[in-house]
Amino acid sequence: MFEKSTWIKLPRNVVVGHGVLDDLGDVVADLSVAGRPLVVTSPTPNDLVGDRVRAHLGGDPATVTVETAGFGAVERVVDAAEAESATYLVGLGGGKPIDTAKMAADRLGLGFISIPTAASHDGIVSGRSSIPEGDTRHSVAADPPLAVVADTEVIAAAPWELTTAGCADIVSNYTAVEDWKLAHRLQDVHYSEYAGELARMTAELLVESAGSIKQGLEESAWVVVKALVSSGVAMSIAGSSRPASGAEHLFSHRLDRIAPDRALHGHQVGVGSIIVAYLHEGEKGMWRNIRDALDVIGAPTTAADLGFDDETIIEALTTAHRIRDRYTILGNGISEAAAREAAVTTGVI
Ligand SMILES: NC(=O)c1ccc[n+]([C@@H]2O[C@H](COP(=O)([O-])OP(=O)(O)OC[C@H]3O[C@@H](n4cnc5c(N)ncnc54)[C@H](O)[C@@H]3O)[C@@H](O)[C@H]2O)c1
Ligand SMILES: O=P(O)(O)OC[C@@H](O)CO
Ligand SMILES: [Zn+2]
Repeated sequence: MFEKSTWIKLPRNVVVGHGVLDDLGDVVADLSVAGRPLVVTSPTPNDLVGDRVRAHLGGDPATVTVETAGFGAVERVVDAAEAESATYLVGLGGGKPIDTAKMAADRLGLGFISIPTAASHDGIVSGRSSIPEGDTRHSVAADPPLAVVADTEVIAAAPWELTTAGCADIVSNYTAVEDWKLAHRLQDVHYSEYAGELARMTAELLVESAGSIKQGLEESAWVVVKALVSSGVAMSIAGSSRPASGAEHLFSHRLDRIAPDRALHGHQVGVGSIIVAYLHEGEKGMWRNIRDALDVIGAPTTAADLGFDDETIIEALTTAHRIRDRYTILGNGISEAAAREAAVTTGVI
């Protein structure tokens, strides 16, 4: 008898476009979330649109500002939500406040609305929170947002590097899916063809349109947000971040431990993806296409672009496998010589 079952949790409303922040009241009404919201944000997004968001939400929302992601920040939000008798949460900003709000909402059993102010990462839609703790990083299952409100006017006005980071986070799906397939073949890890193909196709479409993704064009913000949504949906179908997170993410998480906040998440995974594609397929593989697409978009392709010295890149590559129990091309660790050869050949160092 067939007894498999799965829950694919997705947002109810994804509202993308010019000025849609002003539709927030309608979105809240459509969701039937009543009562008092708590806004979870970080300083810059709060300065930019915090008042506008609070005005549209109504109900005199309280605000918590988080500067670093982590279980401590989640606890602070949980405490504030209880103290303020909040009935739903709103994550406003980049990946850190959105991840924190998502996980706190899950802990509290409350709904959550995602309002990205930058197209910098694919967690805006996903049902995962990526939370660092000590030397490891947890990819925690959480309910996805009830709604996503992505105002392309706000997102297009954000620093261009945030958009290029989002592009690189999507491009990295290439190597994430290769790692997932490898883990399926070698470790019998469950692989979802739908989630894998959706993630890979999203990366492919972005690489194909790399030349038309340009600073100052709101259309570009639109293209990138749609791709981030698609990538987040792939994670929801998979029930894990596997379609969008492989060895290139382990490498980035390791860099975060070595030098927190030196470079953007998306930029680090993009450079990681160049090296990981080389490790998978060698000289003739996809790594040049990945590097060229990142280059055309204006995302970093070298250690120097990221602000890291060569030895830090080697250290991150040789220790990245310890970040979490996720089988990738890095296996139980690659040698320093192999790491150096891949980083040098791809021009990363
Ligand atoms: N849950 C997931 O599936 C998932 C996916 C990808 C990334 N992430 C996580 O998200 C985080 C990375 O996201 P991030 O790079 O957005 O980090 P972030 O939240 O720190 O934002 C980066 C910077 O952009 C600024 N910013 C945001 N919007 C702006 C705007 N409109 N104008 C000017 N500045 C603006 C922020 O103030 C911050 O300084 C990491 O912690 C990563 O692990 C999670
Ligand atoms: O599970 P992690 O590795 O944090 O990945 C989530 C996200 O960054 C994928 O783009
Ligand atoms: Zn990512």
